[in-house]
Amino acid sequence: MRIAIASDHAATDLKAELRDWLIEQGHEVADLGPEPGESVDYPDYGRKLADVVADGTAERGVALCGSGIGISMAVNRNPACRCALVSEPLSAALAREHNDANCIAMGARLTGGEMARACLSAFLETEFAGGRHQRRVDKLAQS
Ligand SMILES: O=C(CO)[C@H](O)[C@H](O)[C@H](O)COP(=O)(O)O
Repeated sequence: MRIAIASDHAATDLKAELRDWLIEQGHEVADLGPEPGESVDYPDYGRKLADVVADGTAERGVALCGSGIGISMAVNRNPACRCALVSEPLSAALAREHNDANCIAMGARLTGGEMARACLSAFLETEFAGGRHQRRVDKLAQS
């Protein structure tokens, strides 16, 4: 799968860990930055991530910041993105099954690497259920 990943300065270590792990799993990964060391603003990187998901360059987006809150808000400013902030795998699976989420957000200061990988696995492996959920997702696009 084509996956883009972006963070702010609070999550560059987790970003590198998840990027390398995704590549090991056979995914094509675009790391949109930032490099470690610079203090950056999550809206800038959330926008970059949203842009490549919205134009189809990436099929899925992974958004990381200290809490995951700010960057998830930034990604969700783009109407083509449905970004779910999660901290455990059931929510990650439900975000796909019920919400057809195309982006996942996590907080590097709150969620460790092992849990983040479990969330990401659930997010990537779960299919959208469609049916009644499709109607609701369609309404999100209209609001
Ligand atoms: O956006 C956030 C909170 O909603 C993220 O956690 C940021 O990473 C955090 O605000 C960055 O804080 P810092 O004190 O500038 O490192």
